[in-house]
Amino acid sequence: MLPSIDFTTTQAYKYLTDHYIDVVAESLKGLFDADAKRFAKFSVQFEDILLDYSKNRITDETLALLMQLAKECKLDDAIQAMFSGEVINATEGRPVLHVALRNQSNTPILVDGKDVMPDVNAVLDHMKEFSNAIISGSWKGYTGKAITDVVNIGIGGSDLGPVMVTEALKSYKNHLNLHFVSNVDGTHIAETLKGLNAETTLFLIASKTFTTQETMSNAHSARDWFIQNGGKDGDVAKHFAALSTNADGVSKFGIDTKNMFEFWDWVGGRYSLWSAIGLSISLSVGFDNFKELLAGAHAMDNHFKTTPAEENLPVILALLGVWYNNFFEAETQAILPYDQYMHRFAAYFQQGDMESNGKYVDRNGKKVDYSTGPIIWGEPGTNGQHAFYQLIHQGTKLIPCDFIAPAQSHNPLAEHHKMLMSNFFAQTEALMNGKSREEVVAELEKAGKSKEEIDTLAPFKEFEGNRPTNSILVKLITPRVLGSLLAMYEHKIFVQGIIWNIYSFDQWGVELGKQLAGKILPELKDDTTINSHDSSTNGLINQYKAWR
Ligand SMILES: O=P(O)(O)OC[C@H]1O[C@](O)(CO)[C@@H](O)[C@@H]1O
Repeated sequence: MLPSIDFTTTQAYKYLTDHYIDVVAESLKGLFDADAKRFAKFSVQFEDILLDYSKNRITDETLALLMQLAKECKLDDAIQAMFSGEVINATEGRPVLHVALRNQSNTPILVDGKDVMPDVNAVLDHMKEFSNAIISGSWKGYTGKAITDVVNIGIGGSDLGPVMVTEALKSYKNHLNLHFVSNVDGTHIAETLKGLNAETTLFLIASKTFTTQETMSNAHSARDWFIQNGGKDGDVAKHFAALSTNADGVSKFGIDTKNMFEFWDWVGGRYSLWSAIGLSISLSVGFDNFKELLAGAHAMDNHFKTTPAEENLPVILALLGVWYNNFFEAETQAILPYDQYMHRFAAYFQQGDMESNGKYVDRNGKKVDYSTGPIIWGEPGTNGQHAFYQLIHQGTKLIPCDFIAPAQSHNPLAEHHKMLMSNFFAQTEALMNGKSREEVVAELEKAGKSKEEIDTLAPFKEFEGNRPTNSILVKLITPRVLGSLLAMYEHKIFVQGIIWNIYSFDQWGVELGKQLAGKILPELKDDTTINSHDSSTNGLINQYKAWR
């Protein structure tokens, strides 16, 4: 059982409410001027990851009060409850054990009294054997040719994680061509299949439930294409594998359960890249690199479980997020990786964070009267700079930003990486310091502008600064570092869910739309005029029918 505490009733929350008034009056620039040790004080290193959170609108007291808040919300008990396999996903009646999937130290983790580690390790062995066979070419397609192309068919957690990781680790990639099909829009699969050869293509049907409409439609279309392109029903086993918890569904679809890579209901979809859902990752970069990814996550799990809150990366990030979300009333959180390979990182955590903490009902079933999960968004730097940074610098909204960058590049071309990094450093400095009226005036004077021109232009060129950022500097994006980064954000989300007293591991909010689509689909079968909905929905459906 998770503790259930309304964090707005804690002592720490009351103190923070008063303390906020003082902090809001401070400037980050002033806080840095007043304390030469601010960076040393507000930064922490874990292996090859340095988190600098000194450019946040906090003081020693803020941090102490946020730590007190975590304590009053019984965060330690909650962490213990998750790692020990308690049923903390109460609305679905399940434990939450993605940490078991990367438990490289193999300590027993019990679900209903049974150690899950032997099953976890058996699936990892199966993934290793299968990956090696496909990569080496010893696994042959129906005409005796080796596999050249792998198509992962899945959506949400059965797509976003594998896409993001295979992109982030592209420099570790082997000769296999990876493709990902998620959207039920036929364009996605049609465009993907163009140019593929059925003799050398392997489909991975990735679905925890094996019932998801998008995935099942795409899987059926893939099988039809396979048969139309020369494959026979008996050849399906050589070209289709399933990654799922639903053995019945898999065999009904016609996939041999020997080619099924199992996982379990205690793995949430958006936390499943560590499970069999990660098979496309293992195929793309090899099993050893996949294992390194797991090892990095496991190292972060241990850090999270055993490190005092003051030094604990996920806890620090989470509490800073609460500070902005609930006291500064920030609505969003930007994730800005200065690494082209990580271009799907923010998209991945859109699901990770927003599906987890986008909830307005607390763990007592009551509607909350405070703000919960933020809107997560972001794009890689420097592209974002030329798109939306204007609003971050001079807009009316406070947008806390995580800047992430590797010190070393996998592609050290000429001066590219230095240029990229100069932007990474410059942005957080600019957001913090801003540019005062005096600086603007001096600059315009130097450029020979008249007094009148200066008076007109100066307000537009001023930056008030004081905009908070975290800098996450890593040595190099390796599988291990990436694994640790991902686990760091996962645990951040967990901590915030505990503070906000919500259930972070269910996703009932996605059901209603699915249900209604299921009701509407039969109404689209013929041209009968529809009048069973509101006038807008009826009008749209009927116009669609007129135009199709
Ligand atoms: O793996 P499945 O069962 O196909 O589900 C896909 C996705 O659908 C969701 O249930 C939401 O619609 C996600 O949580 C999940 O990642």
